[in-house]
Amino acid sequence: MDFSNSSVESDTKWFDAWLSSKSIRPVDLQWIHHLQDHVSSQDESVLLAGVLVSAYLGAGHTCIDLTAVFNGDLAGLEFHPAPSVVLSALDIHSVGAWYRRLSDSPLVALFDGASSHSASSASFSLASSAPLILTDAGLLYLARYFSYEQSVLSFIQLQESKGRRQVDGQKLDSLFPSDVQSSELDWQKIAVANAASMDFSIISGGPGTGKTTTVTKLLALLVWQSLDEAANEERDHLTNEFRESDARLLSNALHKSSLPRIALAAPTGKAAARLTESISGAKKKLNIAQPILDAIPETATTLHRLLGADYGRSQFKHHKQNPLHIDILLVDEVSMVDMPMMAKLIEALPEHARLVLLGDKDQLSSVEAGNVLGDLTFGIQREKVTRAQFTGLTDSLNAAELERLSRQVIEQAPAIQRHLSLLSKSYRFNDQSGIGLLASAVNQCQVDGTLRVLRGDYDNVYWRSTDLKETQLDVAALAQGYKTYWAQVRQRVAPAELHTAFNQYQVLTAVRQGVMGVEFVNDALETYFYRQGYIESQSMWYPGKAIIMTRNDSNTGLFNGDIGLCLPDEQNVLRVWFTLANGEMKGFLPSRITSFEPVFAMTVHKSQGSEFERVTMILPNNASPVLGKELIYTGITRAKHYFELWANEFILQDALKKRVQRRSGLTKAIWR
Ligand SMILES: Nc1ncnc2c1ncn2[C@@H]1O[C@H](COP(=O)(O)OP(=O)(O)OP(=O)(O)O)[C@@H](O)[C@H]1O
Repeated sequence: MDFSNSSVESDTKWFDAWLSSKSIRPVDLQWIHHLQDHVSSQDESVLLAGVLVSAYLGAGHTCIDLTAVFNGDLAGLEFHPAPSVVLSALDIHSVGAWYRRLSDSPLVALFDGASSHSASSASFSLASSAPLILTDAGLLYLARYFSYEQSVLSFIQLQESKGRRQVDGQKLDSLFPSDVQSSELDWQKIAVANAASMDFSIISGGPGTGKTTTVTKLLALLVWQSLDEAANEERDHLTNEFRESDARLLSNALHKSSLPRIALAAPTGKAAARLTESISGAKKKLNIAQPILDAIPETATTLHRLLGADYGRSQFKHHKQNPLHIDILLVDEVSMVDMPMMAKLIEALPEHARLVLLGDKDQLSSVEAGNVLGDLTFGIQREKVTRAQFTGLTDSLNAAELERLSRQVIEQAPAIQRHLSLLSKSYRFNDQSGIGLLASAVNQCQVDGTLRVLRGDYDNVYWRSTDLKETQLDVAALAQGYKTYWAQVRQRVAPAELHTAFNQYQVLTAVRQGVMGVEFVNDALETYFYRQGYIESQSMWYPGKAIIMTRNDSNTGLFNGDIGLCLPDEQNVLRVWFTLANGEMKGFLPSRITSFEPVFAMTVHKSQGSEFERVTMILPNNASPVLGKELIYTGITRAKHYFELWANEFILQDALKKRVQRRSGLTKAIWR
C-alpha cells in the first residue's frame, strides 16, 4: 500500500497507525481478522469496513454510514490516515466501488429495506449468517446489532398500524380538574389522553415537567377504566364522579375482574429506586378512590431483573416464547436504554400489552450502543399534535379543550408523532430559576445565553471560571459540600438517613482521566477527608466510604451504578449499605462487594437517573471528544436546588457547539 499522500510512513499499515493512536481497539482488529481467516477473504477494504463497524460500535454507534465515512464525516472519531485515504490506496475511489467490494464479500449480506419491511410482526430474524449486514442505504452493521435495530423498527411499525383505543373523557376530566375558561392547554392531560388511546407511547420532558405525575394519572385512568368495565357487570351504570359508596361495588369488581397487571421498570437500580419513590409520591397527591390507587404498584424494578437476567446465560428468562405476564409496562429513564436492551424488552412484551416509555430526550445517550429515545423522538414537534392525533382525541377532551387544541394542530407528520408527547413546562424551575434557564440555554446550544445565565445574579447557579493553565484542583472548596455528610457519619445515623445526606451533594466530572477526571478527583477528596480526620482508619473500608458498583453482580443482586455507603451495623460490624430498587435498605459485608470504585465524585455518565440537591460539575481544561451539549445538559439537570460549574470559558463554548450524534438506521426509517 502506498500512503505517500497521507501523514503516515509508507511502510506503516493503516491499522497499526490507528491502533497506536487509539482510534481503534485491538479487539476491533482481532475479530475481523479472525473472520477473514475463516473464509480466506483477503479484501482489505472489507477488513477496513469491519474494523470501523467494530470501533464505531465501541463508541456507541450501531452502524457506519459508508458515504459519511468516505466523505470524512467521522461523527467525532478521528483516524490518521483517514479511511478515504486508505481506500484510495486500495484503488477504491468512490463509495459505489467500496459498496460493490463489500457486496462481493462472503462476510457481508445485503439487506434490501424496501422489500423486507412488514408491519405484521413485532420481531425480526436474519435470514443470513454473515457477520456483517449492508443495507441498500449504505449502512454497514454487525449482524447482531442490525437484528436488534430491525426488531425495534418492526415493533414501531406494528404499533403505527394499530387503531386507537377508547378513552373515557369524563374520567380523564376528573383526573385533571381544569378551568374550562383557561386559555392554556394542559399538555399533561393531552399526554394522558393520547397515551391512553395507544398501546405504545413515549412521554418525554425535561426535569420536573411532571412526567411521573402524568404517568401516574395515566395508570390511574387505565385502572379506573378496567375496574369500571368489570363493575358494569355488577350494575348497569357507574357514575363517573367517583364516590365513597362506589368503593364497595368496586372492591367486588376488584375480585372478579382481571385488573391490569402493571410493571414499573428503569435501566438501573438507582433509577428504579427513584421511580419507586416518585410514583409513591405522585400517588399520594392523587385524589382518587383507594381501590384505584391500590392497583397502581409503587415498586419499580430494573430492566434486567424484570426480564429475568440469568448471569450464567446470555438470554433473559423472558423473551418471545416466554413473554412477561403483564398488561402495562412503564419504563422510566429511557434515554439510558441501549439498542440491545430495547430489542430484548420489546421481544419479551406480550402482544396485547401496553408500553409507556418515559424519559428526557435531550439527555446523554445510553452507555452502550444506540440512542433509542433520541432516534424515536428525533423530529418531535414541541407542543403540537398531528391532524390524526387530534381526531383521535375528540372523544376524550371537552369542547373547550378541543377548540384550544385545534390551534396547535399540524397537518402532516410521520406516523410516530402520534405516539409522542412532549412536556416542556417545568414545575420545578420557574422562569426566574438560574438552573432552569441554564439548562434551557445549554439544551438549545445558545452560547451567549448560557454565558449570560452563568454571569447573571442567580442564587442557585455559580460559575467558577477556570484558567486553561490551571493544574491544581481546589479540593478544599470541593470538599465543603460533604460537611453535613461527614457529620452524619460521625453521629452514626441510620443507613437510610446517611443515603439522604449523601444525595444532598455530588461532584460530577465530564471525564475519567486527568486532574479534572473522576479518578484524580476521588483520590484527592479521599486524601483530603483523611487529612481532615473525617476518615478514621487507614483500612480500605471505613465508616463513610462511598462506592459505586461498576458491574451487575448476581451474588449480591446489586447493579452497575448502585451506590453503597459504609457504616457499622448494630453489632458494630462494618457493612456497605445500598438502597434496593424497591426502596429497601440492605447492608453487605465489604468482602462481598466486588467491582466498584469510589464515588465522592462520579462521571456525568454515571449520574444519569440520579438527582442531587446540590451539584458541582467540573469540566477538563482541555478539549475532549466526550464533551458535548448533551453531557453538560445532563450534568446541570442532576441538580435540584443548586448548581456550580467549574469550567474554562473556551472549553465550555466549544462543548456547546458540539452535538454528539450516534449513527443508526432507526431515525431515517421512522422519520422518513
Ligand atoms: N400540573 C402540575 N401542577 C402543579 N405541580 C405539578 C404538576 N405536575 C407536576 N407537578 C409537581 O412538580 C414536581 C415534579 O413533578 P414530577 O416528579 O412528576 O416530574 P418529573 O418530570 O417526573 O421529574 P424528574 O425530572 O424528577 O423525573 C412534583 O412536585 C409534582 O408534584
